Amino acid sequence: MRGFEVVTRLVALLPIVKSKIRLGMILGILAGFSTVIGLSLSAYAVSQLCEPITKNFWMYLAGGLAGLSGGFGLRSMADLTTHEASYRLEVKIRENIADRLASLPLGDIYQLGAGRIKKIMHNDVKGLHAAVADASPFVGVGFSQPLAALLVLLIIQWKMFLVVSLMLPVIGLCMYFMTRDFAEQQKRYNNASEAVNTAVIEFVQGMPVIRTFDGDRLALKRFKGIIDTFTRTVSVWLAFSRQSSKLNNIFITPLPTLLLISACGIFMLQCHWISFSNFLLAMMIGSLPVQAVMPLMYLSQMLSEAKAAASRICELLDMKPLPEPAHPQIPHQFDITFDHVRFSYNNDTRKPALDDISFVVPEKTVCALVGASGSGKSTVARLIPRFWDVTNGSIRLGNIDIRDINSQVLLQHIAFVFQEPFLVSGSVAENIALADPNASDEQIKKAAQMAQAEDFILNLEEGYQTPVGDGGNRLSGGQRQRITIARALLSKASIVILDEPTAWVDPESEAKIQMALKTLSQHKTVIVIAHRLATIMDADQILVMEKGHIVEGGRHAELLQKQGKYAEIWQHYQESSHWHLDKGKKDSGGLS
Ligand SMILES: Nc1ncnc2c1ncn2[C@@H]1O[C@H](COP(=O)(O)OP(=O)(O)OP(=O)(O)O)[C@@H](O)[C@H]1O
Repeated sequence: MRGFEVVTRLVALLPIVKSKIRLGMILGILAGFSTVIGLSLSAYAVSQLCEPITKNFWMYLAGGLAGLSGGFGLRSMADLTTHEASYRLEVKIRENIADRLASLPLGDIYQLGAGRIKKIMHNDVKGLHAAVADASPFVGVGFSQPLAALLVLLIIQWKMFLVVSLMLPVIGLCMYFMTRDFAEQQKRYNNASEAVNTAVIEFVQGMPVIRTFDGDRLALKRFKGIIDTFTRTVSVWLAFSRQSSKLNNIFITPLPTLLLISACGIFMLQCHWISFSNFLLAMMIGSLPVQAVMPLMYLSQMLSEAKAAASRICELLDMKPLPEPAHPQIPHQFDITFDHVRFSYNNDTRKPALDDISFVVPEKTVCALVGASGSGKSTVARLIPRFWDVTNGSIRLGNIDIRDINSQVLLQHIAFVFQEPFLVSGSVAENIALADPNASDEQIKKAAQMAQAEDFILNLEEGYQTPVGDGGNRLSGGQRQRITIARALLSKASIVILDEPTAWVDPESEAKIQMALKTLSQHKTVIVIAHRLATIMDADQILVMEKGHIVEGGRHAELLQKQGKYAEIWQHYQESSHWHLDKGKKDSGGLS
C-alpha cells in the first residue's frame, strides 16, 4: 500500500481544503494549550479557597474560565473548519472520479464492475472524511494538550514533572503492545469481511440455482466455510482486543497516574518541597498525557483507513483514459472494416483473444457472428465502440480508423443491445427515449412498432407511461429486449450491435425480435451475435469464429453447401432445437 502521499495528493485537488486543514490543525493545537492554561489557572483558583478570598482568586478564576471556554470554542471552530473542508473535498473527489469514468475505455469500466465503482465512489470517499474532518480535534487532544501539560509542569514545578514523566515509558510500552499487530489483524478482518460480502451476494443472487441444483449442498457448505473463517478472524481479533483492553484498563486511564501523583505529591507536600497549589496543579493536568493515548490510537486507525481508501481512489484516478485523436475526423460512411486485427486482454500478448481478423460489413447490411463459446464474438463486437483499442491492425468506419474519431462522436454512431437488456427505472416511453431525449411521442411510438413492442406496451395498464420497475423487473426478458431494440431504432446511430438479443427469450418473443431485427437492418448497419442460428439465417453475411480466428464466411446457403464448420454447427443446432424432453429422443420434424 502506498503511504500517506495518496491522501495529500487527493487533498491537493482543492487548494482551499489544504489551507482549511492547516487552519483546523492550528485551532486544534491552540485549543489544547488554552485548555491546559484554563485547567492550571483553575487549580490555582481552587487552592486559593483554603485561604481568605483575595483578588488573586478572582484573577485565577477568570483566567481559568477564559482558558477552558477558549479551548472549547477553538475546538468547535477547528471542527467546523475541517468538516466544511471535508465535505467540499468529497464533492471534488466524486467529480474527479466521474470525469475519469467518463474518459475511461468502456471495457475498463465493465471490468471494474458496478460494485467496486460504487464502493470507491461512496465508501472510500466517505472513508477519507475521517482523515480530513476528524483529525484536527484529535491532534489537539492527542498532541498539544499533553505537550502543554508537560511544559507547564516543567516550567512551574519540575519535581512534579519528573513524577508524571515516570508514566511516559509505561504509556509508550502499552501503546506498542496495543498497536503491534493491529494493522495485520485489521487486514485479515477486512479480507474476511470482503469474502463474506461477496459470498452473501453470490448466495442470495444464486438462490434459485442453488435450491434447484445443489443437492449436495456444496454451495451452502462453501458459504458456511466463509462465515466460519470470518467468525474465527473476529474471535482472534476479539481476543487481541481483550488483551489490549486489559492493558488499557490498567495503565491507559487517569487513575494510576493520579494515584502516583497523589502519593508522591503528598509526600513532597509534607517535606515542604512543593506548594499546595502546585500539588493541585499536578493533579489537574498530570493525567493529560495518559488521556491522550486513546485519541492517538483512534487517530492512527483513522489515518490508516483513510490511506487505504485514498489508495483505491488514486488507483482509479490513475487508470489511463482512452486516447483521443489530435485531429479528430467525422465519419460519413458506415461500412465496418476489420483489417488484420489482433487483440489481447490485459496486454497478455501470449494469448490473443483475436488473431489476424479481417472482414468488411457493408453499410446497411447484417453481419452475424457465430461460433463456440469463447471463440471471440463478443470481443469483436466490443472493439467497434472502442471498449478497448486493438493491439495490432485497425478497425475503420468508411475510410476512417476509429481511433481517429472522437470517442463521444463514435459512440453516437453506435447503438449496443446487450444480452442483458438495460432499463432505467422510469416509464416505458422514457426508456425508449433514452436514445433521443428530444424524440416526440410519435417517434417513440414508431420505434416501438418497428421493434414489435407496441402490442404488449398497449396492454400494460398505463401504456407507454407504465413504470418498468427497478431495472425493468415488471417486464419479461423478451419485452425488455424489445424496448432496447426500439431504443436502438430511435437512436440516430448508424450502426447497431446486438450481443445475443434472443438469448433469454421465449419462442414468441424470439420471432418478434427476429422481425424487429429485419426492420433494423433496413435502416442501419447491423452486427449480431447469435447462438440461435434460426435468427440469423437471413443475414447478408455470416462469419464463423473459432479460437479467435474467422474460419468461414458467407451466406447461410453457401456455408451449408461448403459442408465445413458452419454446416457442423448448424447440424448441432438443429439437433438441439428438436430435442423433446418428454420423449427423451430426437423428433424427426422440421424447424420449430
Ligand atoms: N474481460 C476479459 N478479460 C480477459 N479475458 C477475456 C475477457 N473477456 C473475454 N476474455 C477471453 O477472450 C476470449 C474470447 O471471449 P469472448 O467473450 O469474446 O468469446 P465469445 O465467443 O463471445 O463467448 P460467448 O459466446 O461465451 O459469449 C475467451 O478466451 C475469454 O476467456
